[in-house]
Amino acid sequence: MTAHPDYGRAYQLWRQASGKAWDLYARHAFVEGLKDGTLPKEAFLHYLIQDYVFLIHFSRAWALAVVKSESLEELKIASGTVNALVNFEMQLHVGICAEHGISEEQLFEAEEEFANLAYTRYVLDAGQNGDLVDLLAALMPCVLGYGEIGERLGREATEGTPYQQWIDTYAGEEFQDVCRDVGSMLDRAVAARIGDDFESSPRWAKLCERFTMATKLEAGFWDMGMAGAD
Ligand SMILES: Cc1ncc(C[n+]2csc(CCO)c2C)c(N)n1
Repeated sequence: MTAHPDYGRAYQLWRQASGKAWDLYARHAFVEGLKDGTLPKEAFLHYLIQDYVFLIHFSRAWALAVVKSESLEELKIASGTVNALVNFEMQLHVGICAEHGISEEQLFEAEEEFANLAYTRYVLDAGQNGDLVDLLAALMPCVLGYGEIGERLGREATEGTPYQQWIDTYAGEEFQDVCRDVGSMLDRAVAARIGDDFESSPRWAKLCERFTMATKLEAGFWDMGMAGAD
């Protein structure tokens, strides 16, 4: 078992608290199929189309993080992420889908599946009903989880896997830097709202639950992708 990247203390604790759910997400059959190239192409395209819709709602959730920001660091990271999502990350999807004859209009109009809808609305609800830390607990399995998955696949992927471009996006230094920045912003956001001894606060268990639920919803998203190949 290799070590996972260090994205800070809160992430480390949430990841541990999510128990078995974490590996069911980060080592899902879909991920292993990206790694060794055995993932059926139909499953990948099905995932990418749904993921485009996911990113639309996910950028709305990061826009909510702008609203809930209380420091300049929080504001910069949240607004920068909205921009990165809308103007860059979604282009990965548009580019790969275009190679397979799927246009951006088709992506924008794709019908959202339940597993997809459940996940993003869960995240938005966490933010609407809570503060930035509640929202970040629901956002982190996505951001830092993909950082961890990308970092591992960058080291372990089979040469010639057709999913190298996807892997490089998340394994690359640029995204790994984002993960470290987001992880340290998260630690400061938690300390500012709950205090340095946050683990012993009554809020902490609730935050762990949120993180675990979002982790399970991520695994459900891979399941949905796999089902696209049936
Ligand atoms: C289901 C699903 N989960 C996570 C990501 C990855 N991701 C989405 S937003 C974001 C942070 C801003 O770049 C990252 C890493 C995805 N694409 N699809």
